[in-house]
Formats: sequence, structure tokens, C-alpha cells
Amino acid sequence: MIKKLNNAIKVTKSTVNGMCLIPPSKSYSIRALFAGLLNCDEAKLYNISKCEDVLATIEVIKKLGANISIINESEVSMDILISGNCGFSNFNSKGISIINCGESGLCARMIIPILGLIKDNKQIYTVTGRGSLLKRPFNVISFLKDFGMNIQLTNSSVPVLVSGNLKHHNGVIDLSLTTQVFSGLLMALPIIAGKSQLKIINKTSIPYVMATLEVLKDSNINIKYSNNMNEFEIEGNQKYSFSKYIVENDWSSAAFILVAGAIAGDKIGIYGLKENSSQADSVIIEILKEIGLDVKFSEDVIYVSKSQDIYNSFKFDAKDAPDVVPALVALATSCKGISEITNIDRLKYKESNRVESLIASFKNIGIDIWYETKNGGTMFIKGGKIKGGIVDSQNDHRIAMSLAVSGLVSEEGVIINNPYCVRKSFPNFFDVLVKISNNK
Ligand SMILES: O=C(O)C1=C[C@@H](OP(=O)(O)O)[C@@H](O)[C@H](O)C1
Ligand SMILES: C=C(OP(=O)(O)O)C(=O)O
Repeated sequence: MIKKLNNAIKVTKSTVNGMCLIPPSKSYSIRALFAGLLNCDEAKLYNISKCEDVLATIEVIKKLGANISIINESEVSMDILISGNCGFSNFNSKGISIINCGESGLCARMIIPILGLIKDNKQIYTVTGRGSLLKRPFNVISFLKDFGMNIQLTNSSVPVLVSGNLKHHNGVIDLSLTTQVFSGLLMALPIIAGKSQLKIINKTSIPYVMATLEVLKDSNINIKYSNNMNEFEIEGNQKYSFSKYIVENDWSSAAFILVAGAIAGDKIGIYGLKENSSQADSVIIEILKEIGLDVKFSEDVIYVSKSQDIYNSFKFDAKDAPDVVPALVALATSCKGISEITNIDRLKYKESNRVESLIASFKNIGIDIWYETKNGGTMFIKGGKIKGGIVDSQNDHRIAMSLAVSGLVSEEGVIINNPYCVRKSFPNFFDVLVKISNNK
């Protein structure tokens, strides 16, 4: 049962079953909106998420000259008509100084190179946000100085003062901490004059780079890259030109519901997910199958049925899919023996330090979980009974969802304080959980 308390949610032992719909991908929504901003044509963007990060991005692009009207909307998604500024070709930046990205790391890190397209290079833009964003590392944007931009950070984070014009450049880009700035750069460089040749080192989160390339291709922007994704060649003077984009539903959100189905389900069906999606977190399907779950796609629905009480443990490398880790930790508690998740050190720089948040909160509810520094940081989770207890979301949507799902198989219930941070990516998460859960 899911009980709403005062700024807390209590999740007690329940079986989940039935059908549900997952919101659109926030990663693809944000990319589609930035493409819409730079577009030279009017476009319809279908299935844009209404999560907080996307709403913050919409405010940012409106400020930068995008005209947006809503054609259709549901509780969690909307179709919009957008006319952009055609690469800031006739844009008047007068009076614009603050760019507020809310809590979205993606919006803030992508918009910074895009701001370098604005012709008035005397203007200084302050890219800022709130909450968790104020603690995220922004020294990862310093390399943009090589591309002609001036960057001034506050204590290595936002607010960031940005000025100068983006220039083409040949150089090496280190992706060890994040790919988000590189995604923004890939969207901005095709517009300016001149060719850029970039070498990538320490590759991580590569499916997210692929997502950017996918949106660029659909916007008629041409970027050449080597098969191993080590080298990129970006010709300048290109124009965004597209009239329609449809955003996929979100595998990152679906991961939590699929795990709920795996550990507490009779049978769960989720509508509208793309089967062979390039979204990083669609990898959850491989893991569910590997540990012994019955997973089936039929027409537009993915079904997961609980096939046994305890599954095989698993090993997962989080290098390319960092966001799925909180859902996997909840899953690992129902696996026999010890599951291992490697390359988790980058999770320290998300909405919370997810390594610390996951270890502290899962320990709190009775799980044996620990960390070792080897292999880019490894988390070990020993499957076992979840006792329950009171935990805090740490203002991190994925921590809140992971703990809520764990409550479904807890002996005494899990109370999550500050649960509504789920709005960052999955605004109706608790409504979906209520819909699919039955009191045992
Ligand atoms: O590009 C994107 O849409 C994202 C990239 C990933 O970040 P990193 O590139 O920092 O790993 C991911 O964690 C984030 O939630 C979304
Ligand atoms: C890290 C995340 O997002 P962002 O970096 O865009 O804030 C996330 O959604 O888990």
C-alpha cells in the first residue's frame, strides 16, 4: 500500500500488477527542444515530457527566442508547435542575462556552448539553477575556452558566467565525468563557420552521445564520426531544418516499474516503450532476462512477470548507463548472493552523491551493501530481506524511486521523506505506483 503523509510517502508490502504508461524521455525531450530552438523551420514536437527538467528547459529556450504553443496535452506529456531562431541568425539578446536551468544538469551543460552562438559577444550570461544543480561540478565546461568562450565558475559550480563566441577548433575532449557538454557542443558547432575535428578520450555514457547524434540526424545536421566513436568531424555553416520530431517514452523511468514488477509483481505491462531503443537504460531488459525473469514484448507493450521468489545475482558495468543504477540496487536485494555494479564513481556527481545515498539508505532499511574503489568504484549488494525504516530521498528523484520500489517487499514498510523530487523526471511516479499496487 502507498500512503501519502506530510511530505513523506509510506510504501508497505504490496503486489503490483496491471498496465501502465510511462512518461516521455526527458533526455530526448530536452534535445528535441534545443533542436527546435536552433531550427530554421516551424516544427511539431510530439510527446514532450512535462517533468520539471523539461519545463525548465522550455523557459530557457523561450527566453532565447523560441515561440512555443501547446497543441495537445495529457497529465505527463504534450505536443507543441515550435518556431526557433535559426541558429540565432536574427536574435536580439538585449536584456537577457540570467539563464535558469532549474535542477537540470543536462539543460545547463548543453546550453553553455549553445550560448556561444549568440552574435553579441560583449554580453555576459549567467547560467544558474537551484537545489542539487548548485552542487554539481561545472569545471567540466572549462575546455570550452579552447573554443573561444569565456567561462567563470562559482566554487566549481553554477552560477557560471558565460561570454564570447563559439569558434571551430581541433582538439581532444575528455568524457570521463560527463558527456552533457559534448552533447551541447555537437548541437552548436555545425552552425558556426569552419570545420572542427575532435578526438574523444575516456568514453562514458556513449548512448547519450548517440541520442544527440540521432536528434541531429533528424534535424538534417550532418556529423561524421568513426565507428568506434573516437573521432568526430563537424562541418560548419549548416542549418537545422525539420518539421516533426516524436520523443520516445522513457526507459529510465520504466526501469523502476519493471523492477517493481520483478520483485513484487504478478504481471506488469508497460505501454509505449520502443523495443530496440538506443536509450542507455533500455539495458535493464538484458539484466532482467539474465537473472531469470520472463520478459516479453507484444505489440506496443512490454510484460514482466515475477517468475521466482529469488533471482540469480548479476554483474553490471555502469559506465554507459549510470542512471539505471538506483533501480538495479533495488533489484539486487531480491537476488541470491552478491550483485556487483562497477564504474559507479561518476554517480557521486549526480543529483546527490548516489554512491553515498544508496549505501546509506539501503543499509538503513536492512540491506548489506558496500563500496570498494576497484574498477572505477564498485558497489556490492547482498540479496536479503528488506526490513524497512525511515529514509530521505536526498532530493534525488532516482533515490526516492528506488527506495519506494524497495518498500513493496519490505517487512515493516519504507517511509521516504521528501519524495516529490520525483517530479524532476517522473512527475506521476507515485500515482503509477498506487495504480499498480494491491494491498497484500
Ligand atoms: O545526456 C543525457 O541526457 C544524460 C547523460 C548522462 O549524464 P553524463 O553524461 O553526465 O553521464 C545521464 O546521467 C543524465 O541523466 C542524462
Ligand atoms: C543525472 C540526471 O540528470 P541531469 O544530469 O540532467 O540533471 C538524472 O536524471 O539522473
